[in-house]
Amino acid sequence: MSQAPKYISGEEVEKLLDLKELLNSIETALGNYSKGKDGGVVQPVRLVVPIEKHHGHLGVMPGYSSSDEALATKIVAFYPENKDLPTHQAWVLMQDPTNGSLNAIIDGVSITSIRTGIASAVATKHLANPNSRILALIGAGVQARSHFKALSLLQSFDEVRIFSRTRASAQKLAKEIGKTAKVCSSVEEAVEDADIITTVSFATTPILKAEWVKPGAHINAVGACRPDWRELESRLMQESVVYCDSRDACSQEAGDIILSECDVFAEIGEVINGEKQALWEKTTIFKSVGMAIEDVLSAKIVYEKYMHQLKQDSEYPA
Ligand SMILES: NC(=O)C1=CN([C@@H]2O[C@H](COP(=O)(O)OP(=O)(O)OC[C@H]3O[C@@H](n4cnc5c(N)ncnc54)[C@H](OP(=O)(O)O)[C@@H]3O)[C@@H](O)[C@H]2O)C=CC1
Ligand SMILES: O=C([O-])C1=[NH+]CCC1
Repeated sequence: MSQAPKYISGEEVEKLLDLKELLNSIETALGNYSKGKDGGVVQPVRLVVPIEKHHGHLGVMPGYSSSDEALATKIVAFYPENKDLPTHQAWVLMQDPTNGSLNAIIDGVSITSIRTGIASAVATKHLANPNSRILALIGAGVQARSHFKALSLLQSFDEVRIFSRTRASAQKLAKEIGKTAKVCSSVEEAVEDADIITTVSFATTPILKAEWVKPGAHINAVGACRPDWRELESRLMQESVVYCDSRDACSQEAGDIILSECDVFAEIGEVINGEKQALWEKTTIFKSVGMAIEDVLSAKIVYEKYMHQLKQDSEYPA
């Protein structure tokens, strides 16, 4: 008899996901993805339904990893104009790959936030100068927070510069980060001399210019996930070494790549697999649009820990 699916909340996800474990797991999955058929990852480019009337988008992201025996689908809606609700709404449906039954519905807002920062941390680990001291965050929302946490797994920063559209959002984040944080009045001020730049905004036209970026800096370009949206100007894309999460997805969704017509040097998975070089002495860009396999692996860790805890609670009731 099939069991009713569990519901796992965002609070539980935050408690159960160990960031270091997730970093290792996502690094392996990105490598497997770039091996093609041999890697055992099946992940089509997501289906996106524009909800034009309400300025939103709905994405459906299925993925399967045969080596992890993990199957899940994320449903994610992004509504940049949401004010009282997070701009992303999401759920991950976790299925049993052996028979297709539904095991759990997991909060996808927390998974999206955490796994995206961790994917950028994987890229940063390979592509940034190991002596990086100054981090610039452009945007001060959910992803700015998760990226600060994830990148802090790799190193501590002497200075964290923050710019956002609304100064109050940058100030709020700066308060949370503490004494290393500095609120900036422009993108240019935030990125001057920065070693690592992370763009996590909802900009739809370029906000980061090549002339402001220190040669040798590493950029995680995380926003602009539609073919006509951009955060980085064309010259910056063309003059840097560009890596991406998925060539297939970026060639359909990443305006920064499509509209600049820049070359993509490698998928980050190819670097992980040792097939392409990590040219960290040059200015590097990691362009991500988000991959289902990152959600699948996160959901698997959460689900297994959740079930382990349930079993323990039933065997040793308080
Ligand atoms: N690559 C990936 O895997 C993923 C990418 N994303 C993308 O990351 C981006 C950030 O997402 P998230 O943090 O959840 O969103 P939030 O809505 O939580 O935060 C967005 C932040 O960007 C700021 N912002 C908006 N427009 C501009 C602009 N033109 N210039 C500077 N700052 C701006 C907002 O400003 P303020 O509040 O100050 O007004 C806010 O601080 C989005 O583009 C999203 O689609 C999200 C998930 C996965
Ligand atoms: O991967 C993801 O979940 C998303 N990428 C951009 C918006 C949501």
